[in-house]
Amino acid sequence: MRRFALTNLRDFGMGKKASEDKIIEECDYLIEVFKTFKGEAFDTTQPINYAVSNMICSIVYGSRFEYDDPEFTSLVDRTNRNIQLAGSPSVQVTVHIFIQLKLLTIFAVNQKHNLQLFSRLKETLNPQMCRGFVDAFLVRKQNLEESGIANSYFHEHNLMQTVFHLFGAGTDTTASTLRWGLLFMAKNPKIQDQVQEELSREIGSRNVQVEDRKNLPFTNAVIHETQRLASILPIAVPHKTSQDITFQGHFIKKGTKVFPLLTSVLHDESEWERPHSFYPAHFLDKDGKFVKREAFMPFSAGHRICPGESLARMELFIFFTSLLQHFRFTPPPGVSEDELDLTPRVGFTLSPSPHKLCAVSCM
Ligand code: HEM
Repeated sequence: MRRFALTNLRDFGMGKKASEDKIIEECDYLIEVFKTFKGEAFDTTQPINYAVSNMICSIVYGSRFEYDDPEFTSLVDRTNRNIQLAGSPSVQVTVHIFIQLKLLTIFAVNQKHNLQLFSRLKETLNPQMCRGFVDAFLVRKQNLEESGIANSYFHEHNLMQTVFHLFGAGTDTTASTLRWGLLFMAKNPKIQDQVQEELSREIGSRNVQVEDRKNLPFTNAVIHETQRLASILPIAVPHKTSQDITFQGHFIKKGTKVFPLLTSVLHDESEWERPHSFYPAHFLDKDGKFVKREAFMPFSAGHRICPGESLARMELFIFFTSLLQHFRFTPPPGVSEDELDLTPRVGFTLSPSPHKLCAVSCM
């Protein structure tokens, strides 16, 4: 399923020009929403979740949705509620029965909704022209059935699970990182100045493209530093050792469950000059050129590294730069930069605590 998902993520544009264009188009919708607040403080969560979810919708279903489409907004809101609930301390520690029931209810409603979407796609399925991941899955399923292969992995349950995983893994992660980025900008106005100076010098008012990244070392460093400091997935997904192994002097038996602690690397005091501060210079050399760092691994590493990395990196770069081209982000009136709270909200991912920001138009 992972291999099939990876191939199709690539086929439906991930990391390619097509998805770049889709992200740029989605930015325009997001910017319009930000403008409607006319510089007044608002919570950025919903519009950012909708914009990022639409990228997964394009890949999975083959089309985006309008932000006022109740079918879409309820799907996104439920998915994000699920991610918050699933990682909440009460579920993790006490297996709180009320939250478990709530999770099951949300899951069932999302499942029903997806079944409706799948059946609409089935009715108009054209094997010669797959619109997205679901089409490709259905065509493969059909082909296997026609050639008499039973018991394959390509059945309805796996389709549903994979779609859930793509939404679950591909929405809240990227959206939370973007919100951290805007919060760090409001908290560090001098760094925001430097990003905006670089953007106006190198790009001006035209749309930012992925190939501009090489000319925007400071902005690129700010995005990397956002991912490093926010460390939104402090504990990556659990794995199991496939053989006996000795790691850093510790013997780990085959079949042991292992939780990689990504934060232990992203905040490692022996790797980073200022591990607990927002310090973009971690990714810059003395001449201001961007430098890669070995200990930067927010997407994990190895065979199970995040398959959405290139899409996520493209989204973070284009959404972040486009928003900063158009808006100056500041704390709400009466709140100082120091008072902006950086305590994360604990869920399956670490997202910023609920807060409001002003997006003051600067273009
Ligand atoms: C800033 C954004 C993102 C971050 C920080 C992130 C990080 C991660 C991490 C740490 C893992 C666990 C890797 C491991 O098991 O060792 C993971 C897995 C995964 N991610 Fe992402 N991810 C992001 C965005 C995305 C996007 C956009 C997609 C979808 C296209 C995606 C799809 C997945 C999937 C399907 C898995 C499970 C892979 C497997 O178990 O083999 N992620 N991600």
